[in-house]
Amino acid sequence: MADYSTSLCSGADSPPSLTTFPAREADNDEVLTVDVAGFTKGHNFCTGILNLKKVKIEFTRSNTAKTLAVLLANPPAQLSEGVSFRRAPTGDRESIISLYIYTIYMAALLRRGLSSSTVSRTLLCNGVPSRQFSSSTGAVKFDFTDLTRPHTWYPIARRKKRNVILHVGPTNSGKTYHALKKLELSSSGIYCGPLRLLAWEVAKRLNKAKVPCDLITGQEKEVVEGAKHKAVTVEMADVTSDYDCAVIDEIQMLGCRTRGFSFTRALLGIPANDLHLCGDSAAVPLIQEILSVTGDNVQVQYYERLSPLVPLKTPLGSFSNIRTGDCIVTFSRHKIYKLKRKIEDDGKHLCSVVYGSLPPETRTRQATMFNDESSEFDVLVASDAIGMGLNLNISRIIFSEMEKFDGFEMRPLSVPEIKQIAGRAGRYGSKFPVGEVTCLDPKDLPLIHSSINCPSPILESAGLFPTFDLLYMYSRSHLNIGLCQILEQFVENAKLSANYFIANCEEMLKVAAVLDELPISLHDKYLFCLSPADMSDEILSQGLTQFAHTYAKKRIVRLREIFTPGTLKVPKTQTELKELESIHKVLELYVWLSFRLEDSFPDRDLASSQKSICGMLIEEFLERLGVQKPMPKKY
Ligand SMILES: Nc1ncnc2c1ncn2[C@@H]1O[C@H](COP(=O)(O)OP(=O)(O)OP(=O)(O)O)[C@@H](O)[C@H]1O
Repeated sequence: MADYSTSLCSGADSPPSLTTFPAREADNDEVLTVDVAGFTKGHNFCTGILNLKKVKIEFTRSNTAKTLAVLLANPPAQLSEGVSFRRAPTGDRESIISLYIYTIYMAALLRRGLSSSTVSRTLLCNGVPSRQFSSSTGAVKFDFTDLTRPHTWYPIARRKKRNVILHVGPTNSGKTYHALKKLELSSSGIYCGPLRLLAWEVAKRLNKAKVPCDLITGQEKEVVEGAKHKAVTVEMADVTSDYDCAVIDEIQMLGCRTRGFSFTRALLGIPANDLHLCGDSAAVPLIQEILSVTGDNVQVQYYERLSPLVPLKTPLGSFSNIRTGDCIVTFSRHKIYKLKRKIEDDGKHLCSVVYGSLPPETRTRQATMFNDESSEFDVLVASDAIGMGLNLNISRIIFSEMEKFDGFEMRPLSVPEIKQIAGRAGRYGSKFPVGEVTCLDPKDLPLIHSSINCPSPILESAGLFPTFDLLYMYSRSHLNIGLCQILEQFVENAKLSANYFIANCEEMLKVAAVLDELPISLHDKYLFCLSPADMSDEILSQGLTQFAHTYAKKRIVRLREIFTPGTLKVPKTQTELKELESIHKVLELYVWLSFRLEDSFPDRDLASSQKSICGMLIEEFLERLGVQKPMPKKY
């Protein structure tokens, strides 16, 4: 059975980061002259002068024979995490990436205390940096799989003594409200949330409060003139700019198997004076432990729920007991539509639906219809996609089942999941200030009661994942293996401290297996692997494969080659609906790629407009589904 629940990964949009080397600041300004001729096979660099914080590295003796118009359409002036170029280097993409990596690598060596001449000698000897280096003080090993000190990857944040304020408590306790107030009052700031819906909501809220705020997610970039604030999805968290204030929402997600590493990166890397973390108290000991080595000042503020949440003593009983404001929770799209039909068959209610694979805009509109008292859609049937990001006026949550397929296996809901979903009932200041929770099956009642009354289990560890530069350096010393094998070996050999686990990369491996067949650079493969592609969705997997093949062959991917605009129709069956949802995801993937490989995916506007049409057609299907039967008067 497929999982159509939130899948916390939906909408994941990681940018490739180029820096992860353990760093120690150089004591003095140093100038290092390096001969880079022969550094990367077949590529030469033009002379470039690089600024590495206090360390300057000067590249000389370049053979400019083939050098190179512009390598990246928009070469970043700021490399990331403290490394910047005085002027943008030029060359082809592979060269420039190599140069970046090389530069960071050298900065890392210098910061680790190797003298510049040692580094220089090493490079002249080897051309390509190898795993082991010797210095006058003895052998120095550089193990790229050593991830034991991730706090040192973010020198800009480490230069600050941040005030970290943990806002913790149950759902609906005002944690985010208080953190956002601080953000609103700050001179510059960033909000990082797990979902696009949350980033949208915060951007809207700040702009409305006359605090200009950009919106940046994997799939969109809305820049507001004069903005010093940003609302972003956590994968887009900026760890290179100073902020007065930053907020990371749902921080307990740093324990998520697949996306936790992006929360860890934001936690360790955002250089803000004040860093507000909102989430479950289960994350407090781990965060305190992780931040014990950063020099930050950490305080914890505990919150109580603003409105009561009452687990009921009896199950729902008959479906005729469904009433306005109810939300039935189930975990597959098939069951969602079955329950919707069953409730609507009684003729008393119409149901909005919310589940993870609906386009986010559609989810928002379904939620709005449900909240709107004048609408006839007064009951919600939803997956755990309601757990975050949507404002919902739910009076009672009714669990129809207590286990879900999580992409890997069928498993019981965890205590935090039950609490997160149940906590959606009874919103402070809403029409239903007291929330109730129950279920369909009487045998599930004890689990609901015990979960709501017990604290979430303490989080043991946070996610980490090697960024491109580490994988790249690893690949230089393991030639002739593809990204798939690099990932597998890296994950197997990674060294971690007890506070961290290595992220699950099953999905990435599936993508890498497709890409390893193709003549594209490691960097581009890595990029494709980070895209929001769910390879278990057949249409999406085909879309990704086709994009990658065309990109490898022609370097330019026109949307019309795989998709004919004007052919989208309102679905008539659930199978057609599912197909349309998948097409929406393919179009989202195109947009995602267009933000990263702009020249090669030039049809972003077309993809965006087709995406909106998909959303409208899906909504039309949902509306038609709801009005198939004449409605008796509401009561
Ligand atoms: N002091 C307050 N004044 C007015 N409204 C408030 C206040 N505190 C919270 N709220 C409102 O109560 C609702 C719940 O608050 P909030 O979203 O901050 O809770 P939370 O603890 O972050 O919940 P969750 O974990 O579910 O995100 C929001 O609609 C928020 O605007």
